[in-house]
Amino acid sequence: MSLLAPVRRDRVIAELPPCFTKEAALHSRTSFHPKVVGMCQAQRTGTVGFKISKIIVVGDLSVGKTCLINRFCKDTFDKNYKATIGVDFEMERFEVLGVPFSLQLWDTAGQERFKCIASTYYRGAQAIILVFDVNDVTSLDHTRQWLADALKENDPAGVILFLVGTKKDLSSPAQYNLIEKDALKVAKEMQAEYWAVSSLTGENVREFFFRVAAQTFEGSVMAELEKSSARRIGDIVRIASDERDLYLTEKRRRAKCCQ
Ligand SMILES: Nc1nc2c(ncn2[C@@H]2O[C@H](COP(=O)(O)OP(=O)(O)OP(=O)(O)O)[C@@H](O)[C@H]2O)c(=O)[nH]1
Ligand SMILES: [Mg+2]
Repeated sequence: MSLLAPVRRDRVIAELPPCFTKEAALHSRTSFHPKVVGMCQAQRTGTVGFKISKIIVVGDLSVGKTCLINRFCKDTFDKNYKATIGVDFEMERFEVLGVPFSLQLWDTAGQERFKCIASTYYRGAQAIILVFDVNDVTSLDHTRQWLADALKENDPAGVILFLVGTKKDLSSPAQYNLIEKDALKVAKEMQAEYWAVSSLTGENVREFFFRVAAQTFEGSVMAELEKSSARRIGDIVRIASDERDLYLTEKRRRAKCCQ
């Protein structure tokens, strides 16, 4: 029996949410990986339904990390800037392809003086969200350094990356198009999926976090699949080595009786 409240109906993901732009997406599939669907249908997702996936949100001060999380988790927006001191986190529960799935969203401080506290929480992330302000090209340049710092604490091959431009409401279409070109370059270079959002209007916020949840879920199920195939290969090796031992024992036995 689960003591947890049921997942909110608006946190149920039954289809793979679409990417923001095909130019910088993690992959070109329009639906969940068939292996992932198969594992979910067969209820073979192992520990995925019990685990909490850690997502870290990093980027320069005042780019809008806290507002982005608050818009999604609490549907609120605060126009006054209150710097995050160290870190903060929010939990979000989803149901993906019928499997419960939880995200822990770690909101870190962008201010230099709090950076060393925040960086102690980077370890063990399944996804890294790199945030910049679409009206501030320097904050986009700085995402490279934020990524380098976050990867010092994580296995680069094991994390999913998202590059997110915020405050889209403050830029004109012409200004936005200019920075988008640069952002797409950075996203491709990092192998990150690119998104542009506004926490003030809510534009693309829900779509973005649904994509984060879905991609992280896929990653977790695929990792579970790899683990179970590794176990099967391990069993074959163990059986083979047991057989070899048996053979050796038999040979030794025969050698003994012929002495
Ligand atoms: N117009 C507009 N303003 C935004 C948006 N997102 C954030 N802001 C404003 O930008 C300021 C900084 O937002 P925060 O979310 O606190 O920034 P942060 O990245 O968490 O900053 P640190 O905690 O210091 O790292 C606040 O005044 C917000 O109201 C947005 O999408 N549109
Ligand atoms: Mg903050």
